[in-house]
Amino acid sequence: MTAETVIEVRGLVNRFGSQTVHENLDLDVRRGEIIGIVGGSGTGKSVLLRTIIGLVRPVAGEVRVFGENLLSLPEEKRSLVERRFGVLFQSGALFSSLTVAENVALPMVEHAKLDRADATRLAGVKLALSGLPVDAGRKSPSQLSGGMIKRAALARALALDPEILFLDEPTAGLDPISAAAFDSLIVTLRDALGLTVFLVTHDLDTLYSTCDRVAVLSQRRVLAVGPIDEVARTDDPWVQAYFNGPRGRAATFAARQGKD
Ligand SMILES: Nc1ncnc2c1ncn2[C@@H]1O[C@H](COP(=O)(O)OP(=O)(O)OP(=O)(O)O)[C@@H](O)[C@H]1O
Repeated sequence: MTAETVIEVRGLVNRFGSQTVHENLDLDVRRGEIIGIVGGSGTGKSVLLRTIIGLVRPVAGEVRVFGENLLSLPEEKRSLVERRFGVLFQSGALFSSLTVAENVALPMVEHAKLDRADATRLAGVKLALSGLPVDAGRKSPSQLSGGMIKRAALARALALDPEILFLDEPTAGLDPISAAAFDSLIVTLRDALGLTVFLVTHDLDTLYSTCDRVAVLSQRRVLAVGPIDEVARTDDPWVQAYFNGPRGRAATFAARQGKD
């Protein structure tokens, strides 16, 4: 039995001026998987994420999330689909004028129309789910460490109980121990909440420790997609340098040690 496809990208074309970022890109994401999106700098990983969530209108092609083309839906229907996914942007993007708990509560007040007291109580649950201590909610984002900000941003992405979680470079800027802790949190949350996770990353350790499948962006399309060991065998110079260079070998070794 094949798993349900929750994201379907077909013949995607994205251009900025004379620069073609994507040309006939196809990708399917299955319910419940953690899929890692990798590729050299500027290959369009973030643009792909932004196109899937409806922030970039492609030149051609089609993107369906839960079977719906977001850009062709009327506002109300689109918002209903948007509530079914959460996004953690690269910067974390918390409002500095709000406490951490208020940041997490905001989508619940704005989209789910909860009153502030209920939303703040629920925000505490989401913060705990994301592994933050109780008192973190009362702090301002500027009082948190980089790792804690990522967790707070994750709590906000989980605010509306999403089915899909989009993560753009979630471990960038974290020390290796915090990054590994964040990776295992993602897997735990996927298992506990049945999430589908679309993960853009450069971090080989993250790929090996979290992803069911990996999609490589190269030459303006998805060059290879599949389990990491299969993809790592693709006959392509970038893939070989990335997966089988010194860092790739170290990550493979670490992943094997972890499984023993
Ligand atoms: N709004 C925009 N206007 C013009 N060009 C853009 C825009 N957004 C992205 N680009 C260009 O599209 C290309 C792909 O960008 P993108 O951020 O998706 O790359 P990436 O693969 O995520 O890179 P990195 O790994 O460095 O984060 C880049 O050359 C970028 O400059």
